[in-house]
Amino acid sequence: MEGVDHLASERSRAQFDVEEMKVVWAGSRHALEVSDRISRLVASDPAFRKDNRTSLSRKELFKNTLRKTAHAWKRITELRLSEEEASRLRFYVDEPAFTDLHWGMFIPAIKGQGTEEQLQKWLPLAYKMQIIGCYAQTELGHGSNVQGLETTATFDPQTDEFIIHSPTLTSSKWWPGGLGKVSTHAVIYARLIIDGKDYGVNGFIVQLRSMDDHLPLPGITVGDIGMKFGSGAYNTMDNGVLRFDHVRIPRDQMLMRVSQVTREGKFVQSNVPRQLVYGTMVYVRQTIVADASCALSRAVCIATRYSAVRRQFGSQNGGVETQVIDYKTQQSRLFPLLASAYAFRFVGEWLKWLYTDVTQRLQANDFSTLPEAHACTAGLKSLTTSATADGIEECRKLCGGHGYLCSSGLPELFAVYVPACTYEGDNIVLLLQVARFLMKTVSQLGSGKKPVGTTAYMGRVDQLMQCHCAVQRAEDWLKPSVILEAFEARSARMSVACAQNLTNFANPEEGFLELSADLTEAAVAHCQLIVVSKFIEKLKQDIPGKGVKEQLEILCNIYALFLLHKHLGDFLKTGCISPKQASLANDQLRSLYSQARPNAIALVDAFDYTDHFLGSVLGRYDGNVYPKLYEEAWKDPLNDSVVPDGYQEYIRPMLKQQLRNARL
Ligand SMILES: CC/C=C\C/C=C\C/C=C\C/C=C\C/C=C\C/C=C\CCC(=O)SCCNC(=O)CCNC(=O)[C@H](O)C(C)(C)COP(=O)(O)OP(=O)(O)OC[C@H]1O[C@@H](n2cnc3c(N)ncnc32)[C@H](O)[C@@H]1OP(=O)(O)O
Ligand SMILES: Cc1cc2nc3c(=O)[nH]c(=O)nc-3n(C[C@H](O)[C@H](O)[C@H](O)COP(=O)(O)OP(=O)(O)OC[C@H]3O[C@@H](n4cnc5c(N)ncnc54)[C@H](O)[C@@H]3O)c2cc1C
Repeated sequence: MEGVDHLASERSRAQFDVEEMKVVWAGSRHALEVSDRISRLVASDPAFRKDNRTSLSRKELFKNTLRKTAHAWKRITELRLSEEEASRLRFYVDEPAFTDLHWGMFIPAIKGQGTEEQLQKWLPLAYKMQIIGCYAQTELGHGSNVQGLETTATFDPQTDEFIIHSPTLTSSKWWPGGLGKVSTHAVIYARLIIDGKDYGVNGFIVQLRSMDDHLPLPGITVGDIGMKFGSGAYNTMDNGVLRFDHVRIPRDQMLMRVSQVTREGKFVQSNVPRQLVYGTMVYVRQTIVADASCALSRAVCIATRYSAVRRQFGSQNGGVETQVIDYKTQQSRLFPLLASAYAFRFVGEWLKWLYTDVTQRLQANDFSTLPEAHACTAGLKSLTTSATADGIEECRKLCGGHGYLCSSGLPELFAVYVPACTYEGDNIVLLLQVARFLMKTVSQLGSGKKPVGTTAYMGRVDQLMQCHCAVQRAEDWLKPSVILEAFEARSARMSVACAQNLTNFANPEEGFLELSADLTEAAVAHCQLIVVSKFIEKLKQDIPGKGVKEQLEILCNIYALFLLHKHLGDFLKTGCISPKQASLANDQLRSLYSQARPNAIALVDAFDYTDHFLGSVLGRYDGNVYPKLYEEAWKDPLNDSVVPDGYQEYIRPMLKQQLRNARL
């Protein structure tokens, strides 16, 4: 039934103002207006059609992406879209492309690591897309270990140039998105060598392809690294391989904000910390956290709407069957993911603030908050991407068999999303960075140095090591102070236990390696505390709209108590709560699921996603799932003919053979 809203009765049950919740989700009324307008612009433009991606060959897929990016750029310039609008447009086009790396990493790398003159020279070209750039750091042999990169940039004082060279096979740049077939330029990371001395890894701008005919410049070998996980999915991206054979670039193409090489070949370290060479990664990790809430909310929107449409069992006297969303098991799998999507949204907002703050401080030569910014971006990137990748897969299962169909949108979403657990830092490697930061914090507690920011709670370590959870009734778990104390105590106790265990090793580095699994668990506990505490902080703000704050409180409590339930071992082992209190938390969680149930559809409507963006028959706004699912099946190229291609060659002879055998 076209035009009928099959989810209307669900929507009428909502106990809050959905339009106001949309504002909270978008971040502001202005952000909602921009997002809403641009998403509809993209959805109504046939050039941005994406429902045929999974049936295209790699070459068709890639060319299709080139066409879309060119069309997107045309619309951006024709409509004179602002930077914010243009970035929303790329987001809603929803197709990984070289432009992600151009805008997301190449430009930020120049901005963060270039001098004033370098910004003036390169940024106007990049902003007008007169050059297209990528971020070439990872090599065949080294990704996580950036200090282990092998590409060299040797200064030649005779010509005032650097000679960029790939000395080994393993030094080949490997993975950079946009490198394979498109980029004209790259920021590459290479070891700086002057007079035979190695000054470590630095960034350099290198032209790769001719601006006339796009052919690689002399000394450069470049290509695509091949098909990746999932049909369609990330294969729209030309992740590339790159080798240099003594390629010369002018000296002023070394990014020189952090360190400089003079005309005489003298290495000068400026007063900014060397770690700023890693600054682009901090920036991108922060954007990836914000993106996690988008990907998770998208999967949750599909699974929630479909769970309200889908009915199985429970029919009494020929009446309707039960909506699967009414099963407690479905709620206990789905609602924590819904709550996580909101939690990641708010922690992403906060992280953006933290990043802006640290950037302003760096400009004023205040480097004091850089270690915390690194730990927070690394840890939250790890936590949110792992939870989102798992969450998308859980949403697929929540949709039963139909979730496995590409028309559900979930397989492609998963395939595109899952590398987020690896790119921009492997999630375990990043947790180990957080653990280092925590161990440092604990070791300094005795020295009188007061921990600040997200580790401020460690300053109350004596109290947190001894406190007893005050919960006596299930409702006590609704108090933010109770939740916070339990999460702070768990995190502090896990970190302190690791720090104490480390003292058993004569060599601290050896101890760190031996205890690394425990250390990552302590890091997860700390990061979960950050997410919970930022959600609680958000609720202290003035949030207008009927029932909006109440719904967010329910979601915040679901998020926290779900984590407590999932990591019960930590809470019990560290003695933060008793088994009885754990069981009360579980009772409270069940009650919270019942409170969320009537609002579930409205809570996913608040994401304000168009059907085009969702790209899912199961997640349609109108809930008209079955006719569309049926219709979609017939569009498959296999159904172009009734009798399949190959029948004469393979099926018929086999059937005939069976017939002959039967007659014998
Ligand atoms: C594509 C569209 C579809 C979907 C995309 C979805 C979402 C994306 C949305 C938006 C993003 C926009 C654009 C991007 C698009 C897509 C992303 C695609 C690709 C991603 C590209 C990449 O992957 S680029 C390569 C990334 N590589 C890594 O992350 C490497 C990881 N390794 C490291 O970071 C480091 O080597 C290390 C930290 C693990 C170890 O370094 P090192 O050996 O030097 O470290 P130490 O441990 O000895 O540390 C020394 C001290 O330095 C401190 N430190 C380390 N790192 C930093 C940092 N970044 N900032 C500040 N300080 C740092 C460390 O703490 C130590 O300090 P001490 O005080 O203890 O000495
Ligand atoms: C889709 C995609 C896009 C990418 N885009 C880019 C790009 O544009 N530019 C770019 O430069 N790079 C890019 N990369 C590369 C990416 O950044 C690296 O793959 C990533 O940083 C992980 O490094 P690795 O591959 O060396 O993993 P490895 O470090 O080899 O990881 C292998 C395993 O070893 C474990 N491990 C490694 N070190 C440790 C340790 N110290 N302790 C414990 N365990 C450890 C890891 O947890 C993992 O399980 C991309 C990668 C992908 C998948």
